Amino acid sequence: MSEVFRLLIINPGSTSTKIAIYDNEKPVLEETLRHSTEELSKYSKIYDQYEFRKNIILETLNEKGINLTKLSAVVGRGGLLKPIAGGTYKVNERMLEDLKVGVLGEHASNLGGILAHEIASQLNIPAFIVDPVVVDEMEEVARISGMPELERKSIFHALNQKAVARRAAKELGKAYNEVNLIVAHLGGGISVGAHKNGRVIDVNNALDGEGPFSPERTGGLPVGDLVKLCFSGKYTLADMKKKIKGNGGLVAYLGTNDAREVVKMIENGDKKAELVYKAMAYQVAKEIGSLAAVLEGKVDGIILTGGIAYDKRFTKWIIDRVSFISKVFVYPGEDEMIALAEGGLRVLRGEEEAKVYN
Ligand SMILES: Nc1ncnc2c1ncn2[C@@H]1O[C@H](COP(=O)(O)OP(=O)(O)OP(=O)(O)O)[C@@H](O)[C@H]1O
Ligand SMILES: CCCC(=O)O
Repeated sequence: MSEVFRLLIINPGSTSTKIAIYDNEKPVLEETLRHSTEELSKYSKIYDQYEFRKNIILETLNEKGINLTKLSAVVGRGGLLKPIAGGTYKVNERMLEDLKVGVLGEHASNLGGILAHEIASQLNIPAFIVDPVVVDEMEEVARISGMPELERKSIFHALNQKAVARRAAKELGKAYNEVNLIVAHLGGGISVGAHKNGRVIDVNNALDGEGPFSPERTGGLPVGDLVKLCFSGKYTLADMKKKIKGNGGLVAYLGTNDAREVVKMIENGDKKAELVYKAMAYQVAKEIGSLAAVLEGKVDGIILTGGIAYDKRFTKWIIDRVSFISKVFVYPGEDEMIALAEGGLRVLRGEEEAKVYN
């Protein structure tokens, strides 16, 4: 019989920490620990939340009767590190430093590696992160923005995009590195990536004003008008950043980041809500079309995933525009917890070597 590895998975999000215990690929515990705005607003930096989240995780595991000494490894969602290739990375000192200072910025997933390390080091077992948001496999040509000072960056939902891409490849009867896919993650942020033979060769920076607008982010903007707004004297740098990320997209037009609320508005006859929501689908379809050109038309499948992919009306608007390109797979929600477990297992089983962050 093959060995059973028991893994603790930690996925910190902006309003929750998802934890799970896996025995190999089988989940034996899954919990979403929600954190209220009040609880989190006490901390000025993401790193300051570390002790608070660690205690809740350990208390929950204790309440559920989980014996930590039986764990083989702890796997966390990785954060805004320096750009790296996809895969599983062993948490090391350099990574911890970069996660603590937020070398590329603040993101809840910065806590993933830190929490995994803290718990694993007490138990003398390894800590890993898998496919962090900074996975960078972009081709050189995709990095050129048009302004030499501003290089395009790869920041996206790498973990879920790669997980669902592997799932679609399996459905197509092929390995991930044998197919070309376009993946659109439709969450609070939206990222659309071109996966060519297992590498994401182009993708919009989902955190910082590229690609389609999303429930709370603007995506790409008319740049001349944006510059005028920045110098209008009406806004500070912090105001403008918040307008782009947090208060952009559906929030700016309709006052909510919850697509389900928008669906209700539309059902109540709100024409503006319908136009804005349709525009978001239109922009996603347009991004998919541009990545079909990146893949020179050789597209084995298009995948729609993330929370908004639960909404059939929204996915239909996209499918109507892109189904001429390739078959469309709809995988609502996200596969992040199992993707983290699988990344850890590949290393523990010796199928893949853990990569080193430096
Ligand atoms: N059944 C549904 N119909 C329409 N929208 C939905 C449905 N379920 C969730 N959503 C929407 O999905 C969005 C959140 O998606 P998701 O949970 O993937 O995002 P997140 O994890 O908060 O952020 P991100 O995916 O960017 O990391 C919200 O706008 C939510 O309203
Ligand atoms: C860009 C990666 C994840 C997010 O939307 O916050």
